[in-house]
Amino acid sequence: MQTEILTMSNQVPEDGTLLPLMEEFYTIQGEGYHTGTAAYFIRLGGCDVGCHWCDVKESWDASIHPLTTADSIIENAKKYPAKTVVITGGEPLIYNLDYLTKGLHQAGIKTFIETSGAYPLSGEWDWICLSPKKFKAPRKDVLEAAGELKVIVFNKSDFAWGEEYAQLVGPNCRLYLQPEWSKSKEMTPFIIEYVKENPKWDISLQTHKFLNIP
Ligand SMILES: C[S@@+](CC[C@H](N)C(=O)[O-])C[C@H]1O[C@@H](n2cnc3c(N)ncnc32)[C@H](O)[C@@H]1O
Ligand SMILES: Nc1nc2[nH]cc(C(=O)O)c2c(=O)[nH]1
Ligand code: SF4
Ligand SMILES: [Mg+2]
Repeated sequence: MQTEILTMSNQVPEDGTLLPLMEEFYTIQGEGYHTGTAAYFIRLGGCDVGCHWCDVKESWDASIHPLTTADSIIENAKKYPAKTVVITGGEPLIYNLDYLTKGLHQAGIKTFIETSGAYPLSGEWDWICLSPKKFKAPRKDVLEAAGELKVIVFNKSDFAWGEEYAQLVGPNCRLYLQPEWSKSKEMTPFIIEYVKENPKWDISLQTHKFLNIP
């Protein structure tokens, strides 16, 4: 089959019409500004940022995820009542997302992205969630376009590290501190105190993990 041949040779065309799709699921946004809101999630495979605590390492190898037409992703997204998609990964900005996001907009669907910002910004976005990483720094174009900055707190030095990025985003960008899941018990009390002392920051929890939903 065409899809299998393309996957094995790992030929992702640059026009964004075919993308390595790991999974798609309809759920509730668990994190950040849109927490609690229904959305259709599109998870693209492929990431070389290498966060040691990444909660979706199965996404890293793009070649194991079938190349899928952007048209079929759009058709699937249209089936759900919430007219919002969250494109995540893996690192979705590895790919040219112009074709996919234009098509979603033509279908009346809002486009949100979860990104590390380590690759050039492509696509038309209604909301950009930037979660910067030490392992591969975010780019200026993504920092300037971000609607929310979501800093993952793995240890106490991440507060000062996050403040550096808070200086680099736009003036209206919302600021979130989210505990790294495995360190959550230890770090959440520090986040609570930090937010009380520095109320320009909000806390973000991975609420889908408490709700046992995808
Ligand atoms: C799996 S990543 C995919 C999108 C993109 N590569 C990124 O890192 O933003 C989705 C979100 O989950 C966050 N995340 C990943 N692993 C996590 C963990 N163990 N604890 C808390 N947040 C995590 C990331 O920082 C990001 O905001
Ligand atoms: N419910 C839910 N909310 C999320 N927000 C960001 C997620 C992601 O993995 O990008 C995610 C996810 O995997 N599930
Ligand atoms: S950038 Fe995102 S997908 Fe890639 S390793 Fe880090 S958390 Fe995981
Ligand atoms: Mg997740």
